Amino acid sequence: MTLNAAIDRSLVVPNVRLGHRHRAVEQTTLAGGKGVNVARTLKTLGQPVIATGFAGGATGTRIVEQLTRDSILNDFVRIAEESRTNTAVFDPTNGVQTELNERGPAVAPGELELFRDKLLYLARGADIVVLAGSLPRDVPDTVYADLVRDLHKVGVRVYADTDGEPLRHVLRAEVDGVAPNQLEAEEVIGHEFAGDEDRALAVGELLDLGLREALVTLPDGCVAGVRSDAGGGGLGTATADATRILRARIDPRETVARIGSGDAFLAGYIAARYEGRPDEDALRFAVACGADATQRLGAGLVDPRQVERLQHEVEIEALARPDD
Ligand SMILES: O=P(O)(O)OC[C@@]1(O)O[C@H](CO)[C@@H](O)[C@@H]1O
Repeated sequence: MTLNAAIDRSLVVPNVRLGHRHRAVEQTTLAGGKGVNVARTLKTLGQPVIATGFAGGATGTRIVEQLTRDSILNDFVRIAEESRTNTAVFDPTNGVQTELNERGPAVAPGELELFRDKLLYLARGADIVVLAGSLPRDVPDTVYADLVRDLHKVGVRVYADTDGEPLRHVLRAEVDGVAPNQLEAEEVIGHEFAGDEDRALAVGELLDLGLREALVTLPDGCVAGVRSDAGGGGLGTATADATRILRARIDPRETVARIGSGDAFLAGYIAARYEGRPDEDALRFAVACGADATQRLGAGLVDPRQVERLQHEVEIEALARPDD
């Protein structure tokens, strides 16, 4: 689910200098926004998925048409204002990535209500819902939290990938899982993490709020806090309450672009959980998806054969939960 869907333009521009004119040497244009990217990866991995959210104006039509062209099932609410276009610039000379994201359209209360009805209808045929990305204008910061409560009533598992206030609210609504990057996690926890010990402490704190899975993504993998009933035995089966904290690591590689690698990571994790794979396997698969996504220009693009190969390169280590 992507409330603030976008057309993503990705440009490769060598030697970027602020205040200068540049020529792109390569470019791609894809339907985007974090939930759209998650859907693209899931589709590529052969998992059943429907992308939903808001689409407005000519840009919204383009988002829907691109998804349909790529055979990604979609069901968006059409809105009056125009969907956004985001631009990411990659400088291959130093690996620096710069993102310029528009705020997005204003959404009227009636449009939000229509969306809520649609989501709850679609959720009746789903096991897992992913709420991802920033919010468009005029949508309250509590929207993800409200939707989590609604979705729990229909019995689906909900993951959220967002930041700032919407993340704070969704944590209080006992969302099942979150996957912030380190910066987003530091912001919500309230201090910087110096290393894995701090990250372990942070995912422990997130689990204490009632989450089943807290995944802090890192350039070389992730630190994951997982309750013992989070996966493995199928969705929502066991009730035991033990938690594990795991560090998954892959050797860093040269990247083409990092945009959307966190979305590919989350899609890989969800695909593995949907198949009932245990903690370590799910994390290996997720990190492999995230790493493979950095080898391509365009968010959410993975090659399943490469993912298969890369997952054997992921090392997993159990971390102790530090005393708080
Ligand atoms: O502005 P948001 O919603 O936080 O992020 C949107 C975005 O930058 O994230 C994706 C990559 O993760 C891109 O497809 C998209 O343009």
